[in-house]
Amino acid sequence: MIELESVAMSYGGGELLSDMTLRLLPGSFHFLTGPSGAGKTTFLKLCYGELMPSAGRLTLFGQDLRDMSRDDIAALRSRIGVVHQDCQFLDHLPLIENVALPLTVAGQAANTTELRELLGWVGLWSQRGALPPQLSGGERQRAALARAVIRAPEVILADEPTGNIDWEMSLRLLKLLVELNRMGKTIVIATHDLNLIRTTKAQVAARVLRIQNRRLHLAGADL
Ligand SMILES: Nc1ncnc2c1ncn2[C@@H]1O[C@H](COP(=O)(O)OP(=O)(O)OP(=O)(O)O)[C@@H](O)[C@H]1O
Repeated sequence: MIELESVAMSYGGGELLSDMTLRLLPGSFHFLTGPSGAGKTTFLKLCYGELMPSAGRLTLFGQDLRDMSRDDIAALRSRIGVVHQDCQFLDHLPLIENVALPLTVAGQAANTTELRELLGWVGLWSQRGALPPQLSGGERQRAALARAVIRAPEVILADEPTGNIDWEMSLRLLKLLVELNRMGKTIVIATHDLNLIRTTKAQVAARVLRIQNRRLHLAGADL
């Protein structure tokens, strides 16, 4: 699905990430860890075509990123759902419209039954009319997850989805991600939270990627 061959990334200075080789297989579950500033967000941005590698080959669903047009990359947005670190909602729109936004932007109509099911799944149907600033951190994260999956992507990339929420809410969010994985979705979660990783590993065959000293390491196995 997502394949990196000797990929490097630089923002203009020296290389932030070097020589990364990895295949993210369908249905896999990975955590991405590493010190603050190591490049986790940058790695995720590469994986959804937001950034172009400065060296190496990055293949998304069998297509080399270098050969993809803007339209091809836009089409990726339906196959890769992203939960951003800061959620990025439009504060003047109610939650339900924020969640449906990826469909609206793509010119597709939201199916009311599906929206109801989706918001029910994340436990936010009763808050569908609330504006984002009225939501708690955990509610915002669940809304962000609902928005990321509304176009039924095959891959979900989540950047510190439990960063600002308490343990109980983190577990609730994690349960949703585990459910998505059991439905066959490929999941990558950037996190600092080792307890979260330990808890998840008891539930699914999650593997841990670590970025350290510019390199990507797969804990406990060869890349
Ligand atoms: N657009 C950019 N231009 C230049 N430098 C950038 C840009 N985006 C990120 N960086 C730098 O790249 C480095 C890695 O940033 P990144 O956000 O990928 O790290 P991270 O591992 O996700 O960090 P954290 O855990 O703190 O969120 C940082 O030093 C950051 O300042």
